[in-house]
Amino acid sequence: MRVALAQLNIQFGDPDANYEQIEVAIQRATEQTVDVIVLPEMWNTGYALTRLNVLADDDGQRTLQLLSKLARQFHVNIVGGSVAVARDGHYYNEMLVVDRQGQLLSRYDKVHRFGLMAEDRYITAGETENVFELDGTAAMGAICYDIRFPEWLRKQAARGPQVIFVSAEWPTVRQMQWRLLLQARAIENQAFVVAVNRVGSDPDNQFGGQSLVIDPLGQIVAIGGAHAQLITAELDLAQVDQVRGQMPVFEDRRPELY
Ligand SMILES: O=C(O)CCC(=O)C(=O)O
Repeated sequence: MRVALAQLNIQFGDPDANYEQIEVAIQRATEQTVDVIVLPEMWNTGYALTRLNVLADDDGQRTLQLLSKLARQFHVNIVGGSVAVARDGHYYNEMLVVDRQGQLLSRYDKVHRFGLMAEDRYITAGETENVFELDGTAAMGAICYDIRFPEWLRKQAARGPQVIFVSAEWPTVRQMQWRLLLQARAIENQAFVVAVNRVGSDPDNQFGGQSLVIDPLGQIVAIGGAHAQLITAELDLAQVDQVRGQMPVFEDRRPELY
């Protein structure tokens, strides 16, 4: 599985500019042969949470239309990061995943709201898991702060995903934690982690990029810099079975005790 991580600078509170840059980034990514393109968190609005009433995507329709069109056109799977979505009078931080035919595979509302960035005041938390199949490979997705909750990722990883996709707006001040948490999630779940962070800044935070591809042993396969760029990597999925075969941690779990 060849993945492309679109590490971008998101324009604060400017959906039109962001939809345009996402389209360009996806087109550029497809100039190489890639199977999956992964986008960062809240890429349509950034954390302009106080203006979601005018900025959020109505039921995710604009996002879905764009991602489906591009997925079909370039015959590529897209893990659509997340966007601010308005639905039934609520706002969600939502990941949309589409396959090569442009079909919606999964819609996931971020479960853990990040209080330090006021999500608990503006965003409604999701309640459902995010496990899907890309070209026959089981995968799952998480959004930013979710990676601090290993039990949430583990619960889903126990259903078989070999790749964990993460979309984030992770501030530079906690960059080391970003890397260590993701390496731990890869090691404990014996899965590839493909994690995209944004770059640039908004009125409150700086974002340091360093998007990561990590193998099931926790080794870094690819890492981004602190500038906007496309990062590509090849995942050797056979490694997942190998690692799980050598050390069967999923079989050795004692869920009856915890
Ligand atoms: O957990 C963190 O340190 C960052 C989380 C975050 O920025 C987010 O969930 O948007």
